[in-house]
Amino acid sequence: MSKVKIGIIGGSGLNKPGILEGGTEKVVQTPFGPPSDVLIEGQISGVDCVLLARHGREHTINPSSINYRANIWALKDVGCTHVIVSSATGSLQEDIKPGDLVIVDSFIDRTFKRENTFYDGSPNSPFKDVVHMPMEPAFCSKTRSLLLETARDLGLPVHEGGSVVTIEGPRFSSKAESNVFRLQGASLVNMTLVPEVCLAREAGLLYAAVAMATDYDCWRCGVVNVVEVLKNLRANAKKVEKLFLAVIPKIAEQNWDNELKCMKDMLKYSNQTQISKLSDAELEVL
Ligand SMILES: CSC[C@H]1O[C@H](OP(=O)(O)O)[C@H](O)[C@@H]1O
Ligand SMILES: Nc1ncnc2[nH]cnc12
Repeated sequence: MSKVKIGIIGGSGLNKPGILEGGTEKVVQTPFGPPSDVLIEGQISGVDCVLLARHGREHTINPSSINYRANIWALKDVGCTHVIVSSATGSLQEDIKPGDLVIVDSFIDRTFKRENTFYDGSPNSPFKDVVHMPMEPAFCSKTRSLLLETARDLGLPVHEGGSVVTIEGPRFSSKAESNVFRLQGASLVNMTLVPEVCLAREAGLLYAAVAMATDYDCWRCGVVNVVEVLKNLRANAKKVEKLFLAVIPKIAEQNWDNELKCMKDMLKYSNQTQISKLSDAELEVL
């Protein structure tokens, strides 16, 4: 049974190095440049964990400028098997109230200026192959189930699933955009889930996200503003913290060998450069 190590990416307002016992800072370099900040390695209930502030510890990096590739690479490089993340989101549905948590199950990508793959063939990329990864299920189902069960046990207001539209930002959506996302059936809107979730898949990491609704996007509330978002986050951040503290020992009790093997296989079956070289007979037995 593989030992787990859990990466935690703290989003807006949810970046508390204090949740780790014996936290030590580690500077990591990656082939894609530096991650958003130092990694903080430590333990939660005896389980190895690594904390990374998505926007930097002083919140100085905007969503488009986050080096998502470096962040995910760094967590993989220090041996993480799992990544659990928090994200502040606008609600697109009446029944998802500010303060509620959603264990996200899919996404709609409305970003347009981000590096979204390790396999880009660029001179500094260690990967030259062309890879087309599946994104269903986009998030690790078993980790999601544990998050959901734990949130319910803790009595937190939680929704079992929902899809997030990730916009490029840094501006919020217009009312027309917000209404289009609702017509598309999306539950939430944020600025950071993509390409983080996609890169985690390429890196073979078991990734799950807890979205915290901080506002009803402008379709309902008229104007979204950062003051309201942050007030809400401060009032509700404890919920995500409690959830992460409680779920981590549960994750560590499970055997993840199957899930980790599935991730490796998924990469193997997605590498068109390598698959193209196979004969018909080899392809048949793949
Ligand atoms: C302060 S609202 C905009 C900001 O909040 C979210 O950040 P994160 O996902 O890191 O919690 C959202 O995606 C935007 O980046
Ligand atoms: N309404 C909203 N739109 C985009 N990102 C957000 N993060 C928090 N609220 C948001």
